[in-house]
Amino acid sequence: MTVTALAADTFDPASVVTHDPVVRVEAICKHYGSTEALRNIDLQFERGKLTTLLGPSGCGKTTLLKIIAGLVPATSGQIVVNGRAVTGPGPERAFVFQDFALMPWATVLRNVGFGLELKGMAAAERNRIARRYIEEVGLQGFEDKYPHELSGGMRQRVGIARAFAVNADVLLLDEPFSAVDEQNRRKFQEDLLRLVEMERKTFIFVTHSIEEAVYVSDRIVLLSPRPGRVSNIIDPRIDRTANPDDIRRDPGYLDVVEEIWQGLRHYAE
Ligand SMILES: Nc1ncnc2c1ncn2[C@@H]1O[C@H](COP(=O)(O)OP(=O)(O)OP(=O)(O)O)[C@@H](O)[C@H]1O
Repeated sequence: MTVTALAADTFDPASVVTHDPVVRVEAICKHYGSTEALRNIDLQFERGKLTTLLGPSGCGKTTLLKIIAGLVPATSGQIVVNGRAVTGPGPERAFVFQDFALMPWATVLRNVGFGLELKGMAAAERNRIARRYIEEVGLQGFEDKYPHELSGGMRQRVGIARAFAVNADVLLLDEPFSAVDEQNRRKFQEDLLRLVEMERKTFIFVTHSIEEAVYVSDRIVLLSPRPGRVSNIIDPRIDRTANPDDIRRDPGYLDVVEEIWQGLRHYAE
């Protein structure tokens, strides 16, 4: 297994340019009143790859994800998805919220199929698709349960299945595993890698965990403290066919974790 990373603070800005960008972030700036959250962000995201946004608390990770989603307007700059400028939310982008955002009155089946219901898809067809993704995330047998009958980890799986069911090109995941215990988190990370492999979509992921970022990412974008700017881009080239426990023990993996930690430690509170 080889794990390689660019040296900290020496990344080549040209490396943000990819061959087949599905999402282009162009000169994005964001102010909330007098708070400058993001400054001049340029990034590109490819199909079939998972990119993680990592950086100190308050550096604008969630803001950037929401701007890409079209949920928050940028102050300047633009987001281009599949060649079209984003003006709001769209069906080619699905957002997985930190708090799952499930409908408490609806069953797992209805929650997972909700995006398709909004599109006006007939019940038989949307239930067929919803069941497929319920199975994919390991929740078969729970179709008729309600969110309050599920653990936090299971609710998160419902949120992920819902995002996949709408067949969006771009999956935006805002700390999706933060509310689950360590054991479940590792299982999710493995599930996520499997979905990235199978689905060939563009994944943009926010996490606070350096280990998680190195484990799941094709590319890690490090943001500086507020105002968030791109401070480094790291490509941890991990052999995903290796056993997960072996990956986590591999000196190359541990070196990348250490390098990122050294870059971020002086921002830690
Ligand atoms: N709706 C808002 N109104 C005003 N300020 C906001 C709003 N949303 C975010 N901010 C501010 O913008 C900055 C970036 O916030 P954001 O949540 O995007 O950062 P983050 O990197 O995701 O943070 P964390 O790692 O703590 O989740 C912070 O200073 C935050 O207080």
